[in-house]
Amino acid sequence: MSTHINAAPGSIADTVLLPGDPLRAKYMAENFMTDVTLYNTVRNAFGYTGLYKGKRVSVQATGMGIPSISIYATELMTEYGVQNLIRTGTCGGMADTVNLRDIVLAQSSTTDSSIIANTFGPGVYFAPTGDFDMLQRAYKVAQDAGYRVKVGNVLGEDRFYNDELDKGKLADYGVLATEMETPALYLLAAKYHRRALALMTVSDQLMRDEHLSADDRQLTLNDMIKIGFEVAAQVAGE
Ligand SMILES: O=P(O)(O)O[C@H]1O[C@H](CO)[C@@H](O)[C@H]1O
Ligand SMILES: O=c1cc[nH]c(=O)[nH]1
Repeated sequence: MSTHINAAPGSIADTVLLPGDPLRAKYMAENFMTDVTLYNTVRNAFGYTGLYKGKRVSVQATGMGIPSISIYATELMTEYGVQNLIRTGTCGGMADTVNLRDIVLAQSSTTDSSIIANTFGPGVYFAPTGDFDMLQRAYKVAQDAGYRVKVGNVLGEDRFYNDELDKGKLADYGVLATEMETPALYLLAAKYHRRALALMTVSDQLMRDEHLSADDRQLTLNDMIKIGFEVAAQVAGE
């Protein structure tokens, strides 16, 4: 048991999918896995372990933002021995080429969070980077399934409502989309020598003020969730 996860030792798989929303965790467990057990209810940050195509996989809700995912990612790695962490999130498209319902694979993450400076000190700008092996597996699954997928840099920002950042300039520099957790996930995976990848469905196009409806968000997340489970099943137990 850790501070925020009340799971018995051994009840979390070595590969964990990480949605921000606890109800997405429930949805993923109930619709994609068999033989499911609920291992965590602390703060309603639901965590489940089950089977996907015969492979043991877990799903853990992380909440929103860098502080929240940092808690869950750290406890999963340090207290439960988790090796592979795959975020299954939503994001807001920034680049012109990114459209609603596209799937974005975060190769790297730019951030306005102090988490990098707090780790390495002034003058060092660590570049949080996704695991290449899981990235190329995810890309192949998406291509084979015919999903619209984009790979590149995402902004992991500290505020959802943020009119302080020049998002146009970031988009001009190739930043595809914005979300709120990936820099911490990649930084902490690097710290503990584990593998991490963030996959996200574009639920908003910020530059065009386009937004998916609540129903659309649920339905279109399925493709991204499927990629997450397929990669998880490939790397589980490796
Ligand atoms: O859909 P999730 O995984 O929560 O991700 C995105 O949605 C939340 C904001 O609405 C932030 O957590 C952001 O990163
Ligand atoms: O962080 C997020 C997530 C979805 N959409 C956004 O605009 N931002």
